[in-house]
Amino acid sequence: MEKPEAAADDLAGSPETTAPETEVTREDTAENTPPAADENAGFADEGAPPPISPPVGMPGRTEGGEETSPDRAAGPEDDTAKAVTPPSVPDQGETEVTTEGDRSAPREEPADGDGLFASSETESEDAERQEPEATADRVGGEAVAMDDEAATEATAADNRSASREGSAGGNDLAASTETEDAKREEAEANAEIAAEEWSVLPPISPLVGEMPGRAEGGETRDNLADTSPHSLPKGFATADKRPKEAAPAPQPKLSWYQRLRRGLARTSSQLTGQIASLFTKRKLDEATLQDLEDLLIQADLGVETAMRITDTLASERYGKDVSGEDVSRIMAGEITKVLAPVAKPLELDLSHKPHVILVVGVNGTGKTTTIGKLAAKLSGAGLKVMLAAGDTFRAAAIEQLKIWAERTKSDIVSSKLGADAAGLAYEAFQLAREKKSDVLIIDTAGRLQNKAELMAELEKIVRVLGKLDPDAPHTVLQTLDATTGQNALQQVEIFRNVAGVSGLIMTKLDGTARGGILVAISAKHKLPVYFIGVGEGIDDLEPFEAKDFADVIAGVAA
Ligand SMILES: Nc1nc2c(ncn2[C@@H]2O[C@H](COP(=O)(O)OP(=O)(O)OP(=O)(O)O)[C@@H](O)[C@H]2O)c(=O)[nH]1
Repeated sequence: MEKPEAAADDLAGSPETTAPETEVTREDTAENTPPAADENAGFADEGAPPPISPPVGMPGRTEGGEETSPDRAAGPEDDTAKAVTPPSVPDQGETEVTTEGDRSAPREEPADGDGLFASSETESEDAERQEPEATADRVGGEAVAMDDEAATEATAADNRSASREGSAGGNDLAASTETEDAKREEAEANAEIAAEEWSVLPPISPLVGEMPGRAEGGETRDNLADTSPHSLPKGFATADKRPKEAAPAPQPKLSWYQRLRRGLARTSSQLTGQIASLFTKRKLDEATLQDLEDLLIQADLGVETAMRITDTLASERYGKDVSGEDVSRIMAGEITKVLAPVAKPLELDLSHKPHVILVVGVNGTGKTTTIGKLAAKLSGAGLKVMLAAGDTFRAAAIEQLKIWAERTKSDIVSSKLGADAAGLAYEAFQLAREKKSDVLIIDTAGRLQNKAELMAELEKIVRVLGKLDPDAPHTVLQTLDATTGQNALQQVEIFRNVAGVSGLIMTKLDGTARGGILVAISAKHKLPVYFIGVGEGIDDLEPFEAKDFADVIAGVAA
């Protein structure tokens, strides 16, 4: 394992450093013609350090492997074994750049990604279309298997009966007739079972939206029959009066606030439910205040905010009747006060070309997904975005980022599994400059904050980027998984110290009752919270709004 101190420049002089063959794959525009090997060498000639070799065997990874992620625990080698290498992934230790075409070219021009998506859609559609056949085969197969079994049994019975009966003459005929009857009965029973199984198979669900050619309401067996041309003889008419299944009404697109409410429903209902039961016709006294404080601390809001809320409540209502609504209102106000100073937009200094965003965090906290969502926003606003697949330890992570790049029409830089992440980040930065990208977003492998070696590697990525621009990375974003609760506080502490985290994005606020942790983190670390994630979809990332968030978790109606 390389020493963390061995930055790109250090490696340049290292005799062990083997420059990986760098292959650049781009779209077929004149400007994007893949540079020859010589051109890549030209990078080095222009003062850039040579490409960084992958760390030998990456033993540190496996030794210091993550505890929480089975993927990471399996190590890169296992991943390689599992991963299906797509055609775009280079065979050797190369860095691969896939661009979605130069901005001078019309952005609507179908990029590779479109083709890929079209082909994957077709595949899934085919797969789905094959489903009923496959099922029918299965059912048929079972029926056949059962028939065979029945036949075998009957034959065995015949044999047994023959050997038992010996030359029992007339009995032979009776026995054979009985066996025939048994066979027939069993075959009939099996056919019935098969028919029943077929009749209870669920209807094939249509794929929504992305499946052109598929009827919106789905193809049931009934309406399939309706659509097939009937060629009745003259004098006949079709008289199918069965009511046609109405196509489901298209789901109205929820506003951000509605999605926020839906996402935070668990946090909110747990908190407000407990508060309501605590304040049923009760005068505010010391004991009630203590109960409330405990309740708020258990809801992950943090001691500081819990005390702010109870103090304000006491000053307004001590000795008086208090309702759950009173508490919610005060709670929303106090939480807003804590969150308002950290609810900031993510500032991009586009004079940098590119503004470099490094995304860090513990495994599975949503780094890659969040990068995809951010790229969608930036690219959608007309910015030229490049993504760098710096999570070089998981084939799936590289593939995941490639898919996001295709979806968001962003350029992507990736390299061989197990390659040095700092080297990749460095090269990506150079390429983003060359291509005049507005924003470069670098993904990193997830790591637990208590794994010193992995954290040192992160430090190295930051240091290496700083060699190209002392201000880079210009933003270090940490993703936090809301479901982890209190551990997130420590995660911020350590990542902040090691990688200079400049702002946070909290993910997975949907489906957890622990959304209150964002309040505790904001109170303690006072780091900007740029966005929050409330779902896996491309649109499920929104700017963090203090009041909206506070109102929703406190259960105050908008
Ligand atoms: N429900 C929900 N799921 C999310 C959200 N953000 C990410 N996820 C899911 O969380 C899982 C992990 O997300 P990734 O983006 O792969 O996380 P990562 O941090 O890149 O993971 P590593 O590469 O293993 O460190 C995926 O299944 C995502 O779809 C969110 O806001 N809500």
